[in-house]
Amino acid sequence: MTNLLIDHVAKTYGDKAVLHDIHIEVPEGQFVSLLGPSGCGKTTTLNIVAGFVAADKGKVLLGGTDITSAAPYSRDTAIVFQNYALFPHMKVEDNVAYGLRARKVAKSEIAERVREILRVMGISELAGRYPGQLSGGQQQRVAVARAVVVRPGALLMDEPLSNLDAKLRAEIRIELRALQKNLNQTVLFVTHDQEEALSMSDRIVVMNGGRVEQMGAPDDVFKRPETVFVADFMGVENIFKGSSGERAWTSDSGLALPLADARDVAYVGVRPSEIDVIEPESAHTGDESASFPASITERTYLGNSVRYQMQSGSQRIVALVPQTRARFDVGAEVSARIAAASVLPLAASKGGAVELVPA
Ligand SMILES: Nc1ncnc2c1ncn2[C@@H]1O[C@H](COP(=O)(O)OP(=O)(O)OP(=O)(O)O)[C@@H](O)[C@H]1O
Repeated sequence: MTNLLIDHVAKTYGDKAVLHDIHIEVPEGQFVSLLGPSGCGKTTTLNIVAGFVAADKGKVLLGGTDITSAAPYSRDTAIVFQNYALFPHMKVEDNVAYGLRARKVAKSEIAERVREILRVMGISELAGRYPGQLSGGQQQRVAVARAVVVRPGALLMDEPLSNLDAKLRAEIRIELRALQKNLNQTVLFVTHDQEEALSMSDRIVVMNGGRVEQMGAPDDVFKRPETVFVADFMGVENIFKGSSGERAWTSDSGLALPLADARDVAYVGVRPSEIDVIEPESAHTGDESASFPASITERTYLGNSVRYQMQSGSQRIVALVPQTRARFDVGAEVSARIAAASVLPLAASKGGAVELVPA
């Protein structure tokens, strides 16, 4: 059964269309992320599900019930915001109990459920404190506890981890995902962070300019981006524009690339980590791979790896090489080798403009 259905929703502010025909299904017990850059319409979509914003077109169904026009408080949803939004004058235990009291749950059951969720979130000792006496990470755990304790049909989360430092963010990511699986909680999660979406989600919905660009399992979206926008957003830094010739795909800048699966596409992408930087004399071009003479214009040390920026004729190429194999310096004449299997055929994007690597 589909738990949450965003059914062909559209929204316009003034004369600006911010959502065009958004259609997303969140199956029961799944963690689905809306991923995209600032302004692509993630929060507006979430707010339409929560009932804070009215859709111009389309419907929202939760557990089969049409909630499109229901008041926010009467929807079976709970929301966690980036800024925690706890009630400052209430102790942690009262913050967490709030939704249960509003839903008229019996007093003894409230006490039991609050105690249990505080234990699960590892914050039992904070029950008697006020939000102002807590760290950011502790406040966000309380906000999650407050939302989850009511066992909402859909838990909505809008960039809940963005205010936390990197280490804590990584920690809470793992906790949140474990909790969600444990409770079989349906989640719609908003983020602009691809790593966050990849590490937590069952499915990712990549949005661009108010449209769904691609939807799929994390591995799918990462390994098989379908459009220039998704590829670019997923770290495929080398995007070439060109056309299919008789034997190979050729970029407008003159690079002839073998395509594993011959297709007539306008763009191809290659992840920097898939490009080998080798001595020119070991270069070899065949059906399996192609090598291009290039000179190194920039070398950036990144710890485990080195990022090389190279120029091959008029084409800029970026490669990421494990630190132990990065033996070239700026100015070196090298060969950039690209395997056919790592060349991703890409369609043009559906939504907003995309900046391409200059040819
Ligand atoms: N109340 C409003 N009035 C007018 N325009 C709005 C309103 N709310 C959002 N917008 C516009 O709608 C577009 C989508 O905004 P939205 O907040 O949904 O994007 P987002 O992907 O969540 O980005 P961010 O991560 O920056 O919040 C933006 O261009 C924004 O300026």
